[in-house]
Amino acid sequence: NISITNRKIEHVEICLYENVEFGSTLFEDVTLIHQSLPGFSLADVSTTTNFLGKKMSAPIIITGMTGGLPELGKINETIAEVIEELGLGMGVGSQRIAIEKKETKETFSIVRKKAPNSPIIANLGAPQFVKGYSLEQVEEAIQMIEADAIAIHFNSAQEVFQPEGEPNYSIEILYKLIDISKSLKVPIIIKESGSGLSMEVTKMFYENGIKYFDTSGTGGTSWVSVEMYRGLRRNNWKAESAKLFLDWGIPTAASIVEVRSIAQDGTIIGSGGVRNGLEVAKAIALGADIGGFALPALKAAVKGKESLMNFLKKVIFELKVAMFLSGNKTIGELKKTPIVIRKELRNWLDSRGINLSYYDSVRKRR
Ligand SMILES: CC(C)CCOP(=O)(O)OP(=O)(O)O
Ligand SMILES: [Mg+2]
Repeated sequence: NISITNRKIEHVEICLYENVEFGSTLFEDVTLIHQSLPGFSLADVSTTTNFLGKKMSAPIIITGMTGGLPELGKINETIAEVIEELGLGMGVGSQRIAIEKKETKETFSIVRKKAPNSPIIANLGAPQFVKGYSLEQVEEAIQMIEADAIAIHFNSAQEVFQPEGEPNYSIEILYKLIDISKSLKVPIIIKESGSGLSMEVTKMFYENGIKYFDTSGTGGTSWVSVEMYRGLRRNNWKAESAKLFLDWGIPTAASIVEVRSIAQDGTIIGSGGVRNGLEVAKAIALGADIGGFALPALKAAVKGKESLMNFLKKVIFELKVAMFLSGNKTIGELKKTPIVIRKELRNWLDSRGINLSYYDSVRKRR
């Protein structure tokens, strides 16, 4: 059988060295409006924002990716040092390995040591909640990194094609998470893994008091493709069928609108194929509160602290340029700024019965 340790290493190795990006975010169908006379200077643009009760210099986080072995802990450490210095936030990868193998805890706890002041998000998978996980494991994961929230990742498409996967997503998961959320001091974030969150799933949680979402939509890393590569290495018969599902899911831009149309007072991390500061601006104008990066941050982090620092400084600059050119001095203004929604994204929203003028009022009420 395949060890969890093996899987952790293979995931990072495949994300770094194979082509794992499929589908489109549909951000190309979202346009901010150029305003020739913004009324202020580029230097006046402020990107500060509050998230999980902490102040951030910009609405940007590195979303949860890895942990569980020394070299993976080193990636978490590098990310933590950089986001602490820049005043951003981060999540850690699934902490299931540390629940099962206590000796791996320090590859996660290093994050709070290196980032004492930053918003940090813990991470466990939904499948474990039909396999005995409960409040106890959630609290263990939170305490491990003194987390400000815990992301519960939903990765059904990935588990289907994962050679050792657990595609068991019974409704019991919903009831358990609602129950657990009532005992926690920090919020649960419902997080997808490359297939996007829908209106239907958002509603299940939002109407039961869980109001934090991380879209992780289609257009970035396809975890079906990651598990396809793992399956091909093992001549696993499922790998062939994975090719049909490489771009399965809800494009990130569509998922941001779907989630916001339901979670009107919720907090939304727009992630899934976000690659630059312009897309962070589009995600926030569209309905998100925070832009989330994973793959490009992983690729930079393995090159060292300097590389990740430079990547994030570039992203913040691009966000400021998009805000300046569209006449938005603050993130609050950016959330209400006029946008044009075109082509495929417009068709998607029409097909889903989301009325654009109604949505515009929802979007601007934030
Ligand atoms: C959440 C996903 C994108 C990456 C981790 O998948 P995984 O099934 O290896 O996670 P677990 O160790 O929690 O099972
Ligand atoms: Mg899993």
